[in-house]
Amino acid sequence: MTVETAATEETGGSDRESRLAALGVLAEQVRELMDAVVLTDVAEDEIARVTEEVAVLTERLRAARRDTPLQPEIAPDGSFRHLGNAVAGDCNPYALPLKAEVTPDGVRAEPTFRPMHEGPPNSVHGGVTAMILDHLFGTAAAAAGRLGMTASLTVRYRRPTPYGRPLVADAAVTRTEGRKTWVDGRIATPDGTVLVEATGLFITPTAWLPASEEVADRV
Ligand SMILES: CCCCCCCCCCCCCCCC(=O)SCCNC(=O)CCNC(=O)[C@H](O)C(C)(C)COP(=O)(O)OP(=O)(O)OC[C@H]1O[C@@H](n2cnc3c(N)ncnc32)[C@H](O)[C@@H]1OP(=O)(O)O
Repeated sequence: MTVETAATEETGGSDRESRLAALGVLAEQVRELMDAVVLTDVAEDEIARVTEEVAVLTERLRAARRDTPLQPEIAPDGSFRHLGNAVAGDCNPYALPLKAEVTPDGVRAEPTFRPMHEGPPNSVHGGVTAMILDHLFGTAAAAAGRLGMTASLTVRYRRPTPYGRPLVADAAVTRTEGRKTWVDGRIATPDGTVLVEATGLFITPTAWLPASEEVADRV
Protein backbone atom coordinates (compact mmCIF):
# COMPACT_ATOMS: atom_id res chain seq x y z
CA MET A 1 0.00 0.00 0.00
CA THR A 2 1.41 3.37 -1.00
CA VAL A 3 0.31 6.37 1.02
CA GLU A 4 1.53 9.80 -0.12
CA THR A 5 2.23 12.63 2.30
CA ALA A 6 0.20 15.76 1.53
CA ALA A 7 2.18 18.76 0.28
CA THR A 8 3.74 20.86 3.03
CA GLU A 9 3.41 24.63 3.32
CA GLU A 10 6.83 25.06 1.68
CA THR A 11 5.61 23.13 -1.37
CA GLY A 12 2.40 25.09 -1.70
CA GLY A 13 0.49 22.89 0.73
CA SER A 14 -1.69 25.66 2.11
CA ASP A 15 -2.99 26.41 -1.42
CA ARG A 16 -3.76 22.73 -1.88
CA GLU A 17 -5.45 22.51 1.54
CA SER A 18 -7.58 25.51 0.68
CA ARG A 19 -8.59 23.94 -2.67
CA LEU A 20 -9.40 20.62 -0.96
CA ALA A 21 -11.51 22.45 1.62
CA ALA A 22 -13.40 24.14 -1.25
CA LEU A 23 -13.90 20.73 -2.88
CA GLY A 24 -15.29 19.45 0.43
CA VAL A 25 -17.81 22.29 0.47
CA LEU A 26 -18.80 21.46 -3.13
CA ALA A 27 -19.22 17.77 -2.23
CA GLU A 28 -21.51 18.71 0.68
CA GLN A 29 -23.56 20.95 -1.63
CA VAL A 30 -23.90 18.03 -4.07
CA ARG A 31 -25.19 15.85 -1.21
CA GLU A 32 -27.81 18.52 -0.60
CA LEU A 33 -28.57 18.45 -4.33
CA MET A 34 -28.99 14.66 -4.28
CA ASP A 35 -31.43 14.87 -1.37
CA ALA A 36 -33.25 17.67 -3.19
CA VAL A 37 -33.56 15.43 -6.27
CA VAL A 38 -35.04 12.50 -4.36
CA LEU A 39 -37.48 14.77 -2.51
CA THR A 40 -38.42 17.36 -5.11
CA ASP A 41 -42.00 17.77 -6.20
CA VAL A 42 -41.54 20.74 -8.58
CA ALA A 43 -43.24 20.87 -11.97
CA GLU A 44 -41.87 18.99 -14.99
CA ASP A 45 -40.69 22.10 -16.86
CA GLU A 46 -38.76 23.21 -13.76
CA ILE A 47 -37.17 19.74 -13.55
CA ALA A 48 -36.10 20.11 -17.19
CA ARG A 49 -34.59 23.59 -16.57
CA VAL A 50 -32.69 22.39 -13.51
CA THR A 51 -31.40 19.37 -15.46
CA GLU A 52 -29.98 21.70 -18.13
CA GLU A 53 -28.26 23.84 -15.51
CA VAL A 54 -26.78 20.78 -13.78
CA ALA A 55 -25.48 19.54 -17.15
CA VAL A 56 -23.71 22.88 -17.65
CA LEU A 57 -22.15 22.67 -14.17
CA THR A 58 -21.04 19.08 -14.84
CA GLU A 59 -19.19 20.20 -17.98
CA ARG A 60 -17.50 23.05 -16.08
CA LEU A 61 -16.10 20.58 -13.54
CA ARG A 62 -14.94 18.27 -16.34
CA ALA A 63 -12.82 21.08 -17.81
CA ALA A 64 -9.85 19.78 -15.78
CA ARG A 65 -9.94 16.29 -14.34
CA ARG A 66 -7.85 13.65 -12.58
CA ASP A 67 -7.73 9.99 -13.69
CA THR A 68 -8.87 8.75 -10.25
CA PRO A 69 -10.58 10.14 -7.14
CA LEU A 70 -8.30 11.58 -4.44
CA GLN A 71 -6.10 8.79 -3.07
CA PRO A 72 -5.12 7.91 0.54
CA GLU A 73 -2.55 10.27 2.03
CA ILE A 74 -1.09 11.54 5.27
CA ALA A 75 -2.65 14.94 6.03
CA PRO A 76 -0.55 17.92 7.18
CA ASP A 77 -1.52 17.11 10.81
CA GLY A 78 -0.04 13.60 10.43
CA SER A 79 -3.36 11.76 10.36
CA PHE A 80 -4.47 9.39 7.62
CA ARG A 81 -7.15 10.61 5.24
CA HIS A 82 -8.76 9.38 2.03
CA LEU A 83 -10.74 12.32 0.72
CA GLY A 84 -11.99 10.42 -2.34
CA ASN A 85 -13.30 7.45 -0.35
CA ALA A 86 -16.96 6.45 -0.89
CA VAL A 87 -17.70 6.22 2.86
CA ALA A 88 -15.34 8.62 4.65
CA GLY A 89 -14.12 10.97 1.93
CA ASP A 90 -14.99 14.63 2.54
CA CYS A 91 -14.52 15.31 -1.19
CA ASN A 92 -16.72 12.45 -2.40
CA PRO A 93 -20.42 13.41 -2.52
CA TYR A 94 -21.35 9.73 -2.35
CA ALA A 95 -19.79 9.52 1.15
CA LEU A 96 -21.78 10.34 4.32
CA PRO A 97 -18.91 11.25 5.11
CA LEU A 98 -18.33 8.92 8.09
CA LYS A 99 -16.22 10.38 10.92
CA ALA A 100 -14.79 7.62 13.11
CA GLU A 101 -13.05 8.24 16.41
CA VAL A 102 -10.76 5.79 18.14
CA THR A 103 -11.95 4.76 21.61
CA PRO A 104 -10.32 2.58 24.27
CA ASP A 105 -12.44 -0.33 22.97
CA GLY A 106 -12.26 0.19 19.22
CA VAL A 107 -13.87 2.85 17.07
CA ARG A 108 -17.09 4.81 17.20
CA ALA A 109 -19.06 7.09 14.86
CA GLU A 110 -22.34 8.97 14.79
CA PRO A 111 -23.70 8.50 11.28
CA THR A 112 -26.76 10.35 10.08
CA PHE A 113 -28.25 8.81 6.94
CA ARG A 114 -30.12 10.85 4.35
CA PRO A 115 -33.25 10.48 2.26
CA MET A 116 -31.03 9.61 -0.72
CA HIS A 117 -30.13 6.38 1.15
CA GLU A 118 -33.71 5.13 0.86
CA GLY A 119 -34.07 1.34 0.66
CA PRO A 120 -37.30 -0.12 2.05
CA PRO A 121 -39.99 2.59 2.36
CA ASN A 122 -38.87 5.37 4.75
CA SER A 123 -35.72 3.60 5.88
CA VAL A 124 -32.11 3.13 4.89
CA HIS A 125 -31.01 0.57 2.28
CA GLY A 126 -29.36 -2.51 3.83
CA GLY A 127 -26.47 -2.28 1.40
CA VAL A 128 -25.74 1.24 2.64
CA THR A 129 -25.68 0.24 6.32
CA ALA A 130 -23.50 -2.78 5.46
CA MET A 131 -21.09 -0.48 3.61
CA ILE A 132 -20.84 1.85 6.60
CA LEU A 133 -20.17 -1.06 8.96
CA ASP A 134 -17.61 -2.52 6.55
CA HIS A 135 -15.67 0.72 6.55
CA LEU A 136 -15.95 1.18 10.31
CA PHE A 137 -14.73 -2.40 10.83
CA GLY A 138 -11.75 -1.79 8.54
CA THR A 139 -10.97 1.31 10.57
CA ALA A 140 -11.16 -0.69 13.83
CA ALA A 141 -8.76 -3.26 12.41
CA ALA A 142 -6.39 -0.51 11.20
CA ALA A 143 -6.54 1.25 14.59
CA ALA A 144 -5.52 -2.03 16.19
CA GLY A 145 -2.46 -2.15 13.92
CA ARG A 146 -4.04 -4.73 11.61
CA LEU A 147 -4.74 -2.94 8.33
CA GLY A 148 -6.69 -5.31 6.13
CA MET A 149 -9.12 -5.97 3.30
CA THR A 150 -12.60 -7.30 3.96
CA ALA A 151 -12.70 -11.05 3.27
CA SER A 152 -16.24 -11.54 4.55
CA LEU A 153 -19.00 -9.55 6.20
CA THR A 154 -22.03 -11.16 7.84
CA VAL A 155 -24.82 -8.69 8.51
CA ARG A 156 -27.89 -9.17 10.71
CA TYR A 157 -30.66 -6.61 10.23
CA ARG A 158 -32.66 -6.27 13.48
CA ARG A 159 -34.78 -3.15 12.91
CA PRO A 160 -35.31 -0.74 9.99
CA THR A 161 -32.67 2.01 10.06
CA PRO A 162 -34.12 5.54 9.95
CA TYR A 163 -32.56 8.46 8.11
CA GLY A 164 -32.48 12.08 9.24
CA ARG A 165 -31.41 11.50 12.82
CA PRO A 166 -28.04 10.77 14.43
CA LEU A 167 -27.32 7.14 15.21
CA VAL A 168 -24.42 5.48 16.97
CA ALA A 169 -22.06 2.96 15.36
CA ASP A 170 -19.21 1.12 17.00
CA ALA A 171 -16.78 -1.64 16.15
CA ALA A 172 -14.07 -3.59 17.91
CA VAL A 173 -11.57 -6.31 17.11
CA THR A 174 -12.68 -9.55 18.79
CA ARG A 175 -10.03 -12.05 17.65
CA THR A 176 -6.83 -12.30 15.64
CA GLU A 177 -4.97 -15.18 14.07
CA GLY A 178 -1.97 -14.62 11.82
CA ARG A 179 -3.06 -12.18 9.10
CA LYS A 180 -6.76 -12.60 10.00
CA THR A 181 -8.69 -10.13 12.16
CA TRP A 182 -12.31 -10.55 13.24
CA VAL A 183 -14.35 -7.45 14.02
CA ASP A 184 -17.83 -7.10 15.54
CA GLY A 185 -19.98 -4.00 15.59
CA ARG A 186 -23.36 -2.43 15.22
CA ILE A 187 -25.45 0.56 14.33
CA ALA A 188 -27.91 1.51 17.09
CA THR A 189 -30.14 4.36 18.18
CA PRO A 190 -28.65 6.65 20.85
CA ASP A 191 -30.77 4.84 23.48
CA GLY A 192 -29.13 1.54 22.55
CA THR A 193 -31.69 -0.19 20.32
CA VAL A 194 -29.64 -2.27 17.88
CA LEU A 195 -30.65 -1.75 14.25
CA VAL A 196 -27.91 -3.60 12.37
CA GLU A 197 -25.10 -5.77 13.68
CA ALA A 198 -22.34 -7.56 11.84
CA THR A 199 -19.18 -9.62 12.01
CA GLY A 200 -16.36 -9.11 9.59
CA LEU A 201 -13.18 -10.97 8.71
CA PHE A 202 -10.30 -8.79 7.57
CA ILE A 203 -7.10 -10.16 6.05
CA THR A 204 -3.87 -8.21 5.92
CA PRO A 205 -2.36 -8.71 2.44
CA THR A 206 1.23 -9.85 2.81
CA ALA A 207 2.44 -6.69 1.06
CA TRP A 208 0.74 -4.52 3.71
CA LEU A 209 2.32 -6.24 6.73
CA PRO A 210 5.25 -3.78 7.06
CA ALA A 211 2.83 -0.74 7.12
CA SER A 212 0.16 -2.41 9.19
CA GLU A 213 1.38 -1.66 12.72
CA GLU A 214 2.67 1.78 11.77
CA VAL A 215 -0.79 2.96 10.63
CA ALA A 216 -2.46 2.42 14.01
CA ASP A 217 -1.39 5.83 15.36
CA ARG A 218 -2.58 7.64 12.22
CA VAL A 219 -6.20 6.43 12.16
C1 LIG B 1 -0.18 5.23 6.70
C2 LIG B 1 -1.43 4.53 6.19
C3 LIG B 1 -2.63 4.67 7.07
C4 LIG B 1 -3.79 3.74 6.67
C5 LIG B 1 -4.90 3.81 7.68
C6 LIG B 1 -6.13 3.17 7.15
C7 LIG B 1 -7.30 3.46 8.02
C8 LIG B 1 -8.57 3.47 7.25
C9 LIG B 1 -9.12 2.13 7.10
C10 LIG B 1 -10.03 2.08 5.97
C11 LIG B 1 -10.94 0.93 6.11
C12 LIG B 1 -11.53 0.57 4.82
C13 LIG B 1 -12.36 -0.65 4.97
C14 LIG B 1 -12.97 -1.02 3.70
C15 LIG B 1 -12.52 -2.36 3.32
C16 LIG B 1 -12.93 -2.74 1.98
O1 LIG B 1 -13.93 -2.33 1.45
S1 LIG B 1 -11.91 -3.81 1.18
C17 LIG B 1 -12.80 -4.12 -0.34
C18 LIG B 1 -13.51 -5.43 -0.33
N1 LIG B 1 -12.58 -6.54 -0.20
C19 LIG B 1 -11.80 -6.91 -1.21
O2 LIG B 1 -11.82 -6.36 -2.30
C20 LIG B 1 -10.88 -8.05 -0.91
C21 LIG B 1 -10.59 -8.89 -2.17
N2 LIG B 1 -9.85 -10.07 -1.76
C22 LIG B 1 -8.51 -10.01 -1.68
O3 LIG B 1 -7.86 -9.02 -2.03
C23 LIG B 1 -7.85 -11.23 -1.14
O4 LIG B 1 -8.66 -12.35 -1.33
C24 LIG B 1 -7.53 -11.09 0.39
C25 LIG B 1 -8.81 -10.88 1.21
C26 LIG B 1 -6.55 -9.92 0.60
C27 LIG B 1 -6.89 -12.38 0.87
O5 LIG B 1 -5.87 -12.68 -0.05
P1 LIG B 1 -4.54 -13.44 0.41
O6 LIG B 1 -3.78 -12.61 1.37
O7 LIG B 1 -3.85 -13.85 -0.82
O8 LIG B 1 -5.17 -14.65 1.20
P2 LIG B 1 -4.70 -16.16 1.16
O9 LIG B 1 -3.22 -16.22 1.34
O10 LIG B 1 -5.33 -16.87 0.00
O11 LIG B 1 -5.46 -16.68 2.46
C28 LIG B 1 -5.02 -16.30 3.76
C29 LIG B 1 -5.95 -16.96 4.73
O12 LIG B 1 -7.21 -16.30 4.69
C30 LIG B 1 -8.27 -17.19 4.32
N3 LIG B 1 -9.17 -16.49 3.43
C31 LIG B 1 -8.87 -15.83 2.31
N4 LIG B 1 -9.97 -15.25 1.80
C32 LIG B 1 -10.98 -15.57 2.63
C33 LIG B 1 -12.37 -15.28 2.63
N5 LIG B 1 -12.93 -14.51 1.69
N6 LIG B 1 -13.12 -15.76 3.64
C34 LIG B 1 -12.57 -16.51 4.62
N7 LIG B 1 -11.24 -16.83 4.67
C35 LIG B 1 -10.48 -16.35 3.68
C36 LIG B 1 -7.56 -18.35 3.59
O13 LIG B 1 -8.31 -19.53 3.69
C37 LIG B 1 -6.26 -18.42 4.39
O14 LIG B 1 -6.52 -19.08 5.61
P3 LIG B 1 -5.40 -20.05 6.29
O15 LIG B 1 -5.16 -21.13 5.30
O16 LIG B 1 -4.17 -19.17 6.49
O17 LIG B 1 -6.03 -20.48 7.56
